[in-house]
Amino acid sequence: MMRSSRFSDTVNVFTLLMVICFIVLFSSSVLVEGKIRRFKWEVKYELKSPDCFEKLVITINGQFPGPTIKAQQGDTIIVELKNSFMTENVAVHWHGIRQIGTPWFDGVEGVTQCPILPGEIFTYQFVVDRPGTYMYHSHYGMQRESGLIGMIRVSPPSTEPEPFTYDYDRSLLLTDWYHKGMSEKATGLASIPFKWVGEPQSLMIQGRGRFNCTNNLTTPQRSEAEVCNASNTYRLRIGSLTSLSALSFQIEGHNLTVVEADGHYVEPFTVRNLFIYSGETYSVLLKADQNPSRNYWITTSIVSRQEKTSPATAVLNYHNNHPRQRPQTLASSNFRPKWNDTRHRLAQSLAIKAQKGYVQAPPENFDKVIVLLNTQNKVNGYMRWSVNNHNLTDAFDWRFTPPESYDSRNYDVFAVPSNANATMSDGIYRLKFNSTVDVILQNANTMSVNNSETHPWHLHGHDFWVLGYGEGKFNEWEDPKRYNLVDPIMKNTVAVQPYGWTALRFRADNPGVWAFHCHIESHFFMGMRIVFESGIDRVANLPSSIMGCGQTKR
Ligand SMILES: O=C1O[C@H]([C@@H](O)CO)C(O)=C1O
Repeated sequence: MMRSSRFSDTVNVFTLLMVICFIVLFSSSVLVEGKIRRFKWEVKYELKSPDCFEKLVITINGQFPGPTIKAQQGDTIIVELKNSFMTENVAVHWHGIRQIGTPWFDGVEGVTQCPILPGEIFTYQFVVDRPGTYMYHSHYGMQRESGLIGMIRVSPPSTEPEPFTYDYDRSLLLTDWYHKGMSEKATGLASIPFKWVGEPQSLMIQGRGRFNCTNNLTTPQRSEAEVCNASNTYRLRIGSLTSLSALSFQIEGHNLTVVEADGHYVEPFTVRNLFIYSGETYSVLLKADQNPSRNYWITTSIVSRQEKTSPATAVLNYHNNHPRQRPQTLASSNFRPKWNDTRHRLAQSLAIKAQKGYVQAPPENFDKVIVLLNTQNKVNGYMRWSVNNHNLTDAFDWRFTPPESYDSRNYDVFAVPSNANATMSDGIYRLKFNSTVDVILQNANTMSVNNSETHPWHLHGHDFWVLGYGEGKFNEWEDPKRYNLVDPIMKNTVAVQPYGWTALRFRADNPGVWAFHCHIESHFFMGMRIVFESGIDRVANLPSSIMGCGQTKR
């Protein structure tokens, strides 16, 4: 009896172990549905001349821009990142990836992680849960503009075709480029007297630009040629990670059909030029349907600020022509809209509608409205940008809760602020988990008379519906009647136009702390940012790697 009962105990324990193993294996295969894609990145500075002017450029494994991450929906991306800078910290944000279940890998230094110190290795791990075009970039100080940038391309499962077809898939990352390093620019912004960064020296397409360096001994770079075959259709995934500039992208003699914005399919619509703000991505279809015996200019030009920088140029090279064959026309004669034609830009934003059957409609009701007034101000004499008169600083001893709305009756959005002094705060807005929140971005006059600027706002961890845009001061009674609640597009970045307002709605359904900020590097640095917190009680088991830096980690 004893023997047999011991035997059956052993069998039972064995069976139990097998069951546990099966459950563990099964549940891990449920958790990790897609492939695991591992990357080892070494991030460092190298002397490079991407527009013919030599300066320190950030490379990933020697590449600038960094490698494109290609994955399929449901895949797990693991990036083991080594900081090989000699003196600088780093943190990398996966722009447009919602980080569901991994809010600690959102990569915002000071919000979701301690920075990665020189010599350290940090491993990011997250799931790309939706198809679309996304980007990655540094989120440490103003480091993004030194070149730590790249694109992420997520394809849908093979059983779920996209609502459009194309023969080839290409990525084009657009940037602007400064010759001064980030420390010099950041120091100027944080000084009295204030020293503005000014306009960029060049614009770049895929990390190549042109600058008139006749006095420079380095060899001028040629712009990249995009090769195409006549009568084929190309999907161009266009992303902008400019530091400052809003851009217009155009290809001589060709129309572009917009089909995707920030990872969401849109009802196809055709444009002559695509307006794109920093932090946005679009997919456009390009049909190579023009005379194939010549090449065509691809250009980007500055809009919304006075155009002081020459357009970036690349060449659309029809197959069989030499890629170096310049189009007979002048690049500068390629169509480009007037820099201050705000109406034209707004018209494109209004033309974007969600693709039927692909994008969820917004909830009809909301739980809360937060009106965020964007102003340029001063704090203790320093020039800053504020939200509801509060300025987010990295000094974590500030614990003032910012107000959820500004006093709209007494604020003149068309005038220089009458009281320019802003307060510092930690910028945290606490949202009830799963509540529906409307955010109104209200633009205003800067510290200069008759001047208001464009600000592209980017939300981490969520997508929002863009409900509407308007000119002047938002009217809380009248303007919501004009919201598009039928087919608004979902995005993660949206612009608020000079003297205008933009209304968006999102559901606070992703537990964590999420940055919401102007995607202009210097405005972010000058405090134009807040943080939304919701459901942090649901965030468990923080990985120790995000806590503490250097010695404090141990
Ligand atoms: O933050 C900024 O400062 C300058 C200007 O307002 C003051 O020099 C500018 O154009 C900004 O966007």
